[in-house]
Amino acid sequence: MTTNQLISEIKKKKSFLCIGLDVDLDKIPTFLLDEEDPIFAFNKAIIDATHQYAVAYKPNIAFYEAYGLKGWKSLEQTINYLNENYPEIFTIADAKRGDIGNTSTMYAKTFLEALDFDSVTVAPYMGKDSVEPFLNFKNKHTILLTLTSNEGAFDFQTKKIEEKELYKEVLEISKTWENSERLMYVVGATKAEYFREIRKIVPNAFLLVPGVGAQGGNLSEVCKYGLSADVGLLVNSSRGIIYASTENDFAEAASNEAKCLQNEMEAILKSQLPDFNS
Ligand SMILES: O=c1ccn([C@@H]2O[C@H](COP(=O)(O)O)[C@@H](O)[C@H]2O)c(=O)[nH]1
Repeated sequence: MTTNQLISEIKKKKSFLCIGLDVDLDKIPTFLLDEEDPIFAFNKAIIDATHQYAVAYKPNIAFYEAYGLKGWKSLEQTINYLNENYPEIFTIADAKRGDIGNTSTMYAKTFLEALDFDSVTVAPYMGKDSVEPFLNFKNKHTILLTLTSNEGAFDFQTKKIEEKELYKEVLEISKTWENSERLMYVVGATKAEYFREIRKIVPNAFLLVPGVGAQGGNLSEVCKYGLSADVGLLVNSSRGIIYASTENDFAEAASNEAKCLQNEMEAILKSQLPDFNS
């Protein structure tokens, strides 16, 4: 998917909501466990109930790998379902990969070619040659971990190297790479006070923002400085939506939760970017 297609979808739905599909078999309604593929059955019900409010879905790969081959099959079923039924929706493999070049090429092929996600999250720690293989894929996106939502982000990411914080180096250096227009960046919603600085370096890039909901991040604080002229944000909530209820009404509860966030986003767009939807 191109960035312009993503922006059109945001415009159409008045939403920049990304829903995280982090499925834990211990948390889904027990009646689904009788299904042949309970993870896919859960995801399908969540997607069907929430797609009108969301522009992106983000399965975190750990939640699939944890179930071995069955988990990988559920992941494949989920991405195929999204691509076949909701091709206008942006998909993110939250895999946090990155390795020496030839290995990164294989990771890139796994998520962007074999599974056909629109994007994949990548750790920048190993540098340019570890990220480049992901950037070779046309109309696909590489989402670099920049300033993560967890407390441990302060261990390295905000530390100064020759006067500049590491997360700023990630932004500035990656901007110079070939095909850098295919880059997006992960910035945690719990780090709202950093968005102003981040937008000075990447005014137009898309930021994937996890951490609202269960981690306590605040949507309006993120949007205060996080919005770009074309919105430029994909705000993710996983547990807050998909486990809004763990009873039989789970899909309806997820839909209500997603609708609430979409309503909030619509109001923010109206007040902060009045020209965006006109
Ligand atoms: O900095 C980061 C990077 C990734 N994540 C992932 O996003 C979701 C958040 O889930 P919630 O249930 O909404 O807290 C999850 O998959 C994380 O691994 C992140 O939280 N922070």
